[in-house]
Amino acid sequence: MINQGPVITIDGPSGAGKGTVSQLIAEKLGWHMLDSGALYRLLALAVSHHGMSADDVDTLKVLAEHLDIQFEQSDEGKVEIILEGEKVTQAIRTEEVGNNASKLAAIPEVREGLLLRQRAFSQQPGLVADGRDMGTVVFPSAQIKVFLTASAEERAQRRFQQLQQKGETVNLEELITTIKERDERDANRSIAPLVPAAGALVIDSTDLTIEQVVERVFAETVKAGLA
Ligand SMILES: Nc1ncnc2c1ncn2[C@@H]1O[C@H](COP(=O)(O)OP(=O)(O)OP(=O)(O)O)[C@@H](O)[C@H]1O
Ligand SMILES: Nc1ccn([C@@H]2O[C@H](COP(=O)(O)O)[C@@H](O)[C@H]2O)c(=O)n1
Repeated sequence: MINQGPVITIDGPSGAGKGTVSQLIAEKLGWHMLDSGALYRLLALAVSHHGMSADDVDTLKVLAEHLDIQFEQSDEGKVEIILEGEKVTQAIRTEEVGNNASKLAAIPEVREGLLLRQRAFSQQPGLVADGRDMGTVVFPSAQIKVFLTASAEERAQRRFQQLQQKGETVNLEELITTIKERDERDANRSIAPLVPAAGALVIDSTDLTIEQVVERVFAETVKAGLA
């Protein structure tokens, strides 16, 4: 069997800092990274581009399995995301696409369709995977599992600042409401609900800086002999 290398999973609710921390840990270790939420967002965007119905679950599964997605390294060292030939790096980051992704993510056929694509990211020298079910479903044998969380108010505040910096007009109260709705949907769906994996290191980042969270996760990789 091919040795695909070690995996660190970082799961948690929206805005907890999973993507930021995963990227920093992957850079420190020189490992690959999987932003699994981006796959759900890309599917949501494709569904809307094609005017598809979310009720047609068999077609959704086929689309999830075969969706034309590329992650390209730009000259500035950033990752550009290409969907069916179109650059959508920014377009998939809106709250609307996130909410649509969360609705599609509750459909079992969609999750089945994306499962093997996510596992294919596991390659040498290692993978840092972030999402909701990385440690519970996609990489149950991961060497290190982290569940990163923060209060809904703190996560909404972080998202508020992030969107403001991009020049978007946002309302903090609305953000708190949508974040709570998304948490509720992600945690209570019947398939792959958002829960800490057994044995996961739970980190509440409400009062921690990004650097403090990275330090804690990195300490685990040292303890596990991976760094
Ligand atoms: N500990 C922290 N303290 C302050 N700001 C943070 C912290 N962690 C992350 N952030 C900021 O919060 C915002 C959201 O972080 P990030 O996108 O990494 O979250 P996420 O969990 O990946 O969200 P999503 O699941 O919606 O993609 C970013 O602007 C990031 O810089
Ligand atoms: N492993 C995952 C990753 C994401 N989702 C769903 O997609 C939505 C968008 O994800 P972001 O991390 O980019 O915000 C999210 O709300 C989840 O519903 C998932 O189910 N499983």
